[in-house]
Amino acid sequence: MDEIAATARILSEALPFLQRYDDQIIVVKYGGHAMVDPKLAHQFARDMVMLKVCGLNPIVVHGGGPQINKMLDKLEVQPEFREGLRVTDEATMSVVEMVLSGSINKSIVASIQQAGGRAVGISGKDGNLMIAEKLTKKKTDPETGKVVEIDFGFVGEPVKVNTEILETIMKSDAIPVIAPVGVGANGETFNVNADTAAGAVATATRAKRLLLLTDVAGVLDKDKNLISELAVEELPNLIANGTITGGMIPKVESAADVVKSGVEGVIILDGRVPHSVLLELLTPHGVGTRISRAGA
Ligand SMILES: Nc1ncnc2c1ncn2[C@@H]1O[C@H](COP(=O)(O)OP(=O)(O)O)[C@@H](O)[C@H]1O
Ligand SMILES: CC(=O)N[C@@H](CCC(=O)OP(=O)(O)O)C(=O)O
Repeated sequence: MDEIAATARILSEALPFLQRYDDQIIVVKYGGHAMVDPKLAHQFARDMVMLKVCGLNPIVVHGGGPQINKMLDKLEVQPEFREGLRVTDEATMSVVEMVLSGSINKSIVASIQQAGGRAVGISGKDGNLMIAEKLTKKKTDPETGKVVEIDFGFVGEPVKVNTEILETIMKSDAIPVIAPVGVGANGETFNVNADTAAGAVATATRAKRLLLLTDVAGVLDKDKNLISELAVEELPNLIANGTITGGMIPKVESAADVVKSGVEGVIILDGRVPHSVLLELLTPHGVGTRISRAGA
């Protein structure tokens, strides 16, 4: 009896959260590491369907870094990363596009539909969704003190997101599932980091929340303890002193841009926790790092 009462209470307590998010857009970045476990992948798909049925508008932007690496390994190509981003030559770009827009995108679409929902898979090239330009990033060489430009090859940064295609998909009661491949002004194909792509989509759609699912508890400090609240202003220092490295760099940089654009809630959360999205959105139990502005 106690158990039944507890279940009823949990369901009832979701009401204010459901009211807060009614008809709002929630962008969920589904990381390549978080999608490796088939059971978690199934639960994730169910959670997306549940949000849609409850009147929220989830948009999924997925990654696939580990899956791209696996394919490159089969082709005996050594992956190269700088600042958490894949250096992408022409041959790597075709593998990236094949893996992201092909197998991964369609398998997420299939699992959402298996869970009883409707999903439409697109890449940033479809409907001119994500217009990108070649990424330019400068870095100070610690030895010489000189500022050097890093060449990432065909890595793009989103410069414009055309939301019409997303609106059409959402209006037809389907969940958009986006592969982070961008298109250049002259039709070139660009590899866009999935965190960056999710951030650009969240900003352009004026999302209520951006949830970045990953394979760690959230942003960890030097002693590997979870930082549950992190101000944008603290990020440059945490990157400079080596606390935040690798794939966490594009994640926090994207989170910071999105927070500055006015999206209220940007959370890096643990995709290994079953139903972490539901816990974050529909209960008072957050499971990750909230990125905010100092004093906000
Ligand atoms: N301060 C930090 N806190 C948490 N993770 C960190 C930190 N610095 C670097 N990382 C690394 O970032 C990884 C998450 O980024 P990434 O591998 O790109 O995951 P995803 O596929 O989910 O995008 C973690 O697994 C961890 O190895
Ligand atoms: C430029 C760049 O780094 N692109 C990423 C795109 C996929 C991605 O971001 O996947 P995760 O979210 O699983 O890391 C890549 O090629 O791996």
